[in-house]
Formats: sequence, structure tokens, C-alpha cells
Amino acid sequence: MRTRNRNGPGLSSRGTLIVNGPDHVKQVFAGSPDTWHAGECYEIITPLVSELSMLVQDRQEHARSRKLVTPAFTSAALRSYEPMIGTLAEDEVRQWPTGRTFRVQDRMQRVTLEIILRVVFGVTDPARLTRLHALVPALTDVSPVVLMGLHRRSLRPLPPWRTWLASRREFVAVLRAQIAEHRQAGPGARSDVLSRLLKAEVDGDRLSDDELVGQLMTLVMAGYETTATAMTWLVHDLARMPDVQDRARRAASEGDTAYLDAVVKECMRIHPVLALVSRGLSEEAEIGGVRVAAGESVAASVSLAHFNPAHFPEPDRFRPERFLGDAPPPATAWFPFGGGVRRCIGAAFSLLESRLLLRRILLTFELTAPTAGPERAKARTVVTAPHRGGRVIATPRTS
Ligand code: HEM
Repeated sequence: MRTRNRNGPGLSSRGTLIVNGPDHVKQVFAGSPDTWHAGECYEIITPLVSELSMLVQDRQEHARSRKLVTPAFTSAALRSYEPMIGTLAEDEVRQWPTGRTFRVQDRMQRVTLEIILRVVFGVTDPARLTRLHALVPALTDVSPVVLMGLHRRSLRPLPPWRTWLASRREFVAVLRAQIAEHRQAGPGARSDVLSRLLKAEVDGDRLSDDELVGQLMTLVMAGYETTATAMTWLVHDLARMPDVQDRARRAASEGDTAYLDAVVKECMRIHPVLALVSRGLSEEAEIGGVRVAAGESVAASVSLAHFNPAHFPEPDRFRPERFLGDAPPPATAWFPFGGGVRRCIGAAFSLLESRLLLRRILLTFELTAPTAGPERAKARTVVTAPHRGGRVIATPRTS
């Protein structure tokens, strides 16, 4: 890999230019969606989300999907989901083991999946929930080799692929049944993301059932492990920082949501769960004096930008105060959710569930770490997670 300096671009041997300086990041996020394509960078996960998913689409197809899905993620929509997310957070935290070491990642995976199944898909049937809790991880916990093999027809009759494809067929059938039941219940019968997607209409255009299936698959694949991992890092970090934990607990009991949000954001700065945000170029471009050919890609490095001392003095220190006040870090310095027209559509949803979970955890437990040192970061499917599952000890609060 050829690099220039910490804030300058570098060109990898695979034809991906990695950038992290604010001007270059801005160029990536402001690039025309006609030539700077996010969808083609996710092509490998098409079997997980379907080719009708907004994640893998580009150009007009993406713009259309995005318009039709956005109404389900407005502030008003989020307010309507908040009570249900709050209840699910409470139910989860009540079940945490106490007084012994446990892996936070396992608990967070469970609750973030439960939130998507109930609040996004609107599933209430207990048998369907149980089945989906088995099916979704069976589809997502897949090695890159199996994922790549799914693109080759000749491999599909063989065991790992045949089993995976059978799970996928079942998952799609469950989603179709869920959509049919929602349609039958009629508009206004429920307050969940799927109900809003069914109602969404732009100039007479609506999502078909196939498209609904694709967008629902996308929301679960993009939304559950990412948030679970961000929350795992947060609990892991707080267990090792009693002062920050006490300050955050005070915020939780005083209803100071701004401070809790700042704690979540600061943890996402230090531990971004996705390290790179990529765009594939369909036309040649120049960025920071480097020419990138059509067919190559540019990736904004979240990890590098988040440690730039120009925006984050003493970048290794956990300081939520960076996100309070009148001058929060610019969108070209802090971008765990990407940026521009492709910025994560579930960012506010994720921040809301994180805040509600954090509040409930802090009010219920004192967190301590079983070992002095932090866990190192390790790749876990597409995310970067604590290598031992973020182990902590939760002790019920007495006061
Ligand atoms: C900590 C949690 C999360 C992180 C770190 C995260 C991060 C990201 C990133 C980096 C992108 C690509 C943005 C770009 O290319 O500029 C993205 C896209 C996306 N995310 Fe998230 N995400 C999270 C949670 C969620 C949740 C909860 C949902 C849905 C419920 C969601 C749904 C999506 C979708 C649908 C896209 C594709 C958007 C598009 O292509 O227009 N994400 N996310």
C-alpha cells in the first residue's frame, strides 16, 4: 500500500484509495451518485439482502428506494417506536446475569434482533419470533468463503450453500406471511416500520411485495449486529471507566439525554464498528492529487478520521463532552454512519435504541470489568467487535 501522510490519501494495491482528511472525505460523500456508487461495493452481500435492497442499488433505483423507505425513519416515526423499544430494553436488562462474568455481545445481539423483529417487522406471534431468532443468525453468521460461493451456481447444491439457501427460502416465506398479515390488518392498525413502508407513496409509486421483502432483509442485516456491537463496546468501556460510568448514571437518572447520546457517540468514535465507507467509481476522478481510474474505488477511513487530533484533541481519551455544546465535530470528522445521500438510514433509530438501552443498564447495574486490560478489536463478520465478546460483571444497584 502506498500512503502519503496521516491526513493524505494512499493507494492500495487492490485499486482502493483510502482517504481520511476532511476535504477528501467531503469529496467522497458529496460525489455524484451517478458516478460514485456505494451499492456496487456491497455486491458480495446481495444474497443476504436481495438485489432489490437499497444497500446494493445505485443511481435512480437507489434514489427511488430511499425515498420510499425514508418516511419510516423520520423523527415523528421514531417517536412512535420509542415506547416499544423502551419496553424491550427494560425486559432485556432485567434478564442479565448478575455477580458473574458474561459476554455482553450475546445479550446485545439478542435484544437488537428482538427490537428489529418487533419494531421493524412488527412480529408479535411468539412461534414466529422464536423461528426468526434462529433463522437470522443462521443467515448472517456466514464466512466470507460461503458468501462468495453463493454467487456461483455450481456450488449451490453442496452442503454449506444448500443449507444456507434453505434458511433463506424460509426467511423470505416468513417475511411474505408477515407482509400479507399487515396488509390484511389495514392501514393504521399497527405502529411499526413495516406498516409505514406499506403506506409509503411517492407520486403514486409504492413498494411491491418483492421490494418490501428486500428492504426488510436489508434493515435486519444492516441494523442488528452493528448496533449490538456498538453497544457491546460501550458497556465494555464503561465497566473500565468508573468515573465516566458515574457521570453517565447521573445523566440517566436526571433524564439528561444529551449527555447519554454524547457517551454513545464518543464510544462510536473510539470503536467504529465499520472501519471503511466505500464508493466505486464509474468515471475517473482525482482526489488529493491522486488519479483514481474508472472501476476502482475510494474508501473513507472511519478509524483514521476519528483519531485526527485536529478535531479530537487527545484522541485516545474517552470524553463525551466533545459532542456537547455548540460546535460538535463536523460530518467529515465523525462519520460512523457514513455520509451524503447514502448515510445510514437507521442512524437515528440506532442512536435511540442505544440511548434507551444505556439508560436502563446504568439505572439497574454497576458495571465492573473482570480483567484490567481492555479486549482487543477483532473482525466479526463485517463488524469490528471486542475479541472476547465484551465480558463484564453486572452488580445490581442498591441505592
Ligand atoms: C451502530 C449501528 C450502525 C452503524 C455503525 C451503521 C453504519 C452504516 C454505514 C457506515 C452505512 C453505509 C453509509 C454510506 O455508505 O455512506 C450504513 C448504511 C445503511 N444502514 Fe446502517 N448502521 C447502523 C445501524 C443501522 C440500523 C439500526 C439500521 C436499520 C434499522 C440500518 C440500516 C441501514 C441501511 C438500510 C443502509 C443503506 C443506506 C443506503 O444505501 O441508502 N443501519 N449503515
